[in-house]
Amino acid sequence: MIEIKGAGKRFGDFTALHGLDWNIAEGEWWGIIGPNGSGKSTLMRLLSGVERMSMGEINLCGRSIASYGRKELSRMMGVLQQEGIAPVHYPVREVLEMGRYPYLDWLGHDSRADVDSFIDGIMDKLKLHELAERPLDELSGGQRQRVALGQVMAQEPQILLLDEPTTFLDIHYQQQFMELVAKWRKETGITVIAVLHDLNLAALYCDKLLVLHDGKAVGMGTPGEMLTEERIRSVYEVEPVVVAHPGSGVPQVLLSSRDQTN
Ligand SMILES: Nc1ncnc2c1ncn2[C@@H]1O[C@H](COP(=O)(O)OP(=O)(O)OP(=O)(O)O)[C@@H](O)[C@H]1O
Repeated sequence: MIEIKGAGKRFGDFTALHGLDWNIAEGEWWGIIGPNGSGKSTLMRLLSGVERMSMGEINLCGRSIASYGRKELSRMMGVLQQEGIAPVHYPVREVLEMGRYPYLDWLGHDSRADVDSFIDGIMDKLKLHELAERPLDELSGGQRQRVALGQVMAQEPQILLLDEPTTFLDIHYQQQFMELVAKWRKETGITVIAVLHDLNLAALYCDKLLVLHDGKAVGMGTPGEMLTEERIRSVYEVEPVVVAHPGSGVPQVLLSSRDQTN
């Protein structure tokens, strides 16, 4: 579905992302992990087409990303940032309807005849009905992130890019957000690529992880293959303990305080 061949990015003399080769199959959920400044957001900006590559190419469904028009790319790909959407003074339902922009013709008609019931269905799934008339700028960060997910669902993309989507959420909303994405993927087969700082969430939800360090890919594989103590120690410069989750067996990363390790 996405084929990345030698794609990289330079800013002047500095290489933020060295030529990366990476293939993403339809329906996979990939996590991108790595320390601050390792090139994760740069890679996401290349994937979403907002930043031009300095080298290499990215193909979506067999075609260069550069050949997609803006609306066509928005029908193919939805992007959700860390802070969701700007806290504008629009009611929640209208914010969801804005996600339909790539499907409007020049007269503003939606290509879906059933758009109202389609938006209702998303409001149901995300339990947004009680917030429908509330303006976005009066909602909490967690509620706003749910609305942002609703807007990107209304967009009906085939690929979902998430850039640190849970950073500002408490553990309740973190889990709720990841479960909603997991359910959406199960229902539609959408391909998901998520930058995640939380290695334990990444292990719980992603099929595969790409590990970046200093702008280079230093590993690609399942969470079990990637989240080893040795790799985490060398990439993050911490002393981790990796244990198997008692329920699912996926790796979970523990840190120790200095006092405990002495
Ligand atoms: N527009 C730019 N001009 C110059 N350097 C940049 C620019 N954007 C990013 N960089 C540099 O590229 C490197 C990678 O940045 P990037 O934002 O991709 O890292 P990241 O892994 O997403 O970091 P974080 O986890 O802190 O968000 C950093 O050293 C950053 O300073």
